[in-house]
Amino acid sequence: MTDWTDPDTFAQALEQVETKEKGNCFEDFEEGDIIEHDPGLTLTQFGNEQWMGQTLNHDPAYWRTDAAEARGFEEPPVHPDYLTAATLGITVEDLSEKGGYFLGRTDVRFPGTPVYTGTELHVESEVVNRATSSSRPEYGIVSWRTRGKDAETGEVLCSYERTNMIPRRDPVATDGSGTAAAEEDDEPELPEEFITPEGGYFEDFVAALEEADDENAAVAYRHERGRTQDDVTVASLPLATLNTAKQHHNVDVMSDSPSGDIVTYGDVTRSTALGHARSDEQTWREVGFDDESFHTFVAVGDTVYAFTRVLEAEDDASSDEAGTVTFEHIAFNQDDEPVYSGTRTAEIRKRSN
Ligand SMILES: CC(C)(COP(=O)(O)OP(=O)(O)OC[C@H]1O[C@@H](n2cnc3c(N)ncnc32)[C@H](O)[C@@H]1OP(=O)(O)O)[C@@H](O)C(=O)NCCC(=O)NCCSC(=O)C[C@H](O)C(=O)O
Repeated sequence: MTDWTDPDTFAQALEQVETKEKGNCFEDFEEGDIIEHDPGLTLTQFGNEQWMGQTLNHDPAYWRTDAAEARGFEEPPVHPDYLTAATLGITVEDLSEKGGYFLGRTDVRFPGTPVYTGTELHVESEVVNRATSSSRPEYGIVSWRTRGKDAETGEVLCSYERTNMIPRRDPVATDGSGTAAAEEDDEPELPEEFITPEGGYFEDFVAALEEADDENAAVAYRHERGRTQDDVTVASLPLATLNTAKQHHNVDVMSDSPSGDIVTYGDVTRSTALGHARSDEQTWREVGFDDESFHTFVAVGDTVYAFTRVLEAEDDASSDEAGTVTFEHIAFNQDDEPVYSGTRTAEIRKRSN
């Protein structure tokens, strides 16, 4: 009788059988398709705290009841970064498990927040755009509008539009115009002076912007903290959001990819950088995120740092205790290479209250 576990026999069998594939290719997506994602996730206190702890999001309002109540929450809520990452994680099996790159995301909003632990998440996506990549014939570029809903009430808790490169089944001929355009580099134009706000309250950002307005200056500074990526941040955190992208947990497959190794989930990279930035401000509420881009890979051993530019401040918020500030945050690695950038609008506490 044939011993199927004999290494030579098994190698032959493996060569001849079909692989039951996971995920979808570019050709499988049509504009207007609605995809109901089967996986679901209960937003637990453990999941929330594991995410926040590992990404250095240590704002007490998300950890302690008295601090939560002082900020108008009933109890420590689910952190918006964990909610965003969990909403995306659930979609990966259908949208991006095949591989490819998470390029960016915009219009990240939280219409149903605050969200409390114990909420069950049900997620759906709509294909809003599919395009040929002019630089990479083996990929297409797909954008989806995704909505993470309270499974019980149907209320939308988190919504955004995300764009990925998705492998094609059949590569196409391209004109390479994307590559040519990328080579046209503008001369960098930096201001003469960089101003750092004195503190982390709304008034500090207003004062710094006013000072910058009088001069050829920008309100821009770096944050001291860094977080070196390890097995927990690279493999465990995405799996805890049901993110099945092989980029984060299959070293065997990834050894043969451009990064040569598993890479950090984009949401871990950005949340870590945002955690560094938030540790230097008095956050009241997160409002939204736009124009997020992932510029290069982050892998085990890389360290994620953060840089902030303050764009505007407006004395208008959901509470008299805060004003609204728009930031550009740039995450960068130990070689000072930008790995993520995006704008963030957040309500920031006023000092006078
Ligand atoms: C992906 C890269 C390797 C590409 O780099 P580069 O070769 O320099 O090309 P371009 O920057 O010109 O971009 C290539 C094409 O993609 C389009 N693009 C780029 N960004 C966006 C965006 N935000 N929205 C829409 N389209 C975008 C460009 O226009 C180009 O188009 P074309 O010319 O027609 O081809 C490099 O950027 C890279 O390595 N990025 C890092 C990717 C990454 O690490 N992402 C996070 C980790 S992976 C992940 O989290 C997966 C996740 O779990 C999931 O499942 O989504």
